[in-house]
Parts: sequence; C-alpha cells; structure tokens
Amino acid sequence: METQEIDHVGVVVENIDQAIKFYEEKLGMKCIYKDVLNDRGLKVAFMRGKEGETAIELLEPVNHEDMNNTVAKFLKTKGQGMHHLAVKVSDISASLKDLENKGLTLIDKTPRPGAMGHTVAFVHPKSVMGLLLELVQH
Ligand SMILES: C[C@@H](C(=O)O)C(=O)SCCNC(=O)CCNC(=O)[C@H](O)C(C)(C)COP(=O)(O)OP(=O)(O)OC[C@H]1O[C@@H](n2cnc3c(N)ncnc32)[C@H](O)[C@@H]1OP(=O)(O)O
Repeated sequence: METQEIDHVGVVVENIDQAIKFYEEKLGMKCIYKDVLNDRGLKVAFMRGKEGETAIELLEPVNHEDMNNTVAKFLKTKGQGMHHLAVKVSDISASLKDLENKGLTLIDKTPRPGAMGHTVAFVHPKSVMGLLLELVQH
C-alpha cells in the first residue's frame, strides 16, 4: 500500500469539551468538527493547526463504564493520551488486502464508516510494532 499522508492522531481524553478548550486556548488549534458517534459510543472532535491538514482526533467514550467500548477500556487501563495513528490511503480495500498479504493482523477485514463521513479500518497494534494503525479513505 502507499500512504498519502498522516491523516490524524487519535487522542483519548476524559472530557472532550475541556479538551477542546485546552487545545484551543493553550495550543492555538481550531475545532473543525465535533460529533457523537452513537453506534460507536464515542464523542469525537477534530482539531487542526492554522496551516496543516493533519488533525488531532479527540475521543471520549459516551459511557466511561462500558468496558466493551475500546476507548472506555483504554481510558480505564492506560489513562488519557495517544491512542492511534491514522494514515490516508486512496484505496482502503486494496491497502487492507496488501497488509494482510504482508502478514499484518487486521481488526477490520472490511472497511467501515468512520468520523467525518470517511471510510476507516484498523490494524492490530501487535502487528504494527505497538502502534494501533487506522487506514482512512476520504
Ligand atoms: C471514529 C473512528 C474514526 O477515526 O473515524 C475512530 O477513531 S474509532 C477509535 C476507537 N476504535 C478503535 O480503537 C477500534 C480498533 N481498536 C480495537 O479494536 C481495540 O482497541 C484493540 C486494539 C484490538 C485492543 O482491544 P483489546 O480489548 O484487545 O484491548 P486490551 O486492553 O486487551 O489490549 C490488548 C493488547 O493491545 C494493546 N493495546 C490496546 N490498545 C492499544 C492502543 N491503542 N495502542 C497500542 N496498543 C494497544 C494492549 O496494551 C495489550 O497489549 P499487551 O497484551 O502487551 O498488554
């Protein structure tokens, strides 16, 4: 597969509204998108700098006690912080097939809808040197 660019870095936070305020006031970033993904049990917000295209995706679980929610589980066990790296690709299905052929472990065998109307799929951190990798196709 070919990575087009780093799309975003996922960061898990305790309180998304406080986090947005922090990124705006302390780091001078702008919130370009905010949503609640009810099917995923997640509140998400995308933050961007003045010139860059690469975003920070803030993630807060809707229900912090739901240990079936991977983000709630992450928050409980590891605390706030970096969660995943998302790279943009032009053909996500072909990229998944390529990674599988190269021996990487796919979490999502087929792409699914993600935030901002994009299509996404995750690759297991155990097969990416400890990094939870997300493929994104716009
Ligand atoms: C909206 C959408 C979008 O962008 O559009 C999103 O962002 S959704 C963002 C949220 N969705 C996702 O993250 C979906 C993909 N993620 C997953 O399916 C899960 O989080 C897994 C990565 C499979 C981990 O789940 P699991 O229940 O197995 O967790 P676990 O706590 O038992 O962890 C198993 C092993 O993986 C490691 N591990 C867990 N989460 C990790 C992470 N974020 N980065 C790196 N390593 C991680 C643990 O330390 C552990 O290693 P040891 O065994 O060495 O202790």
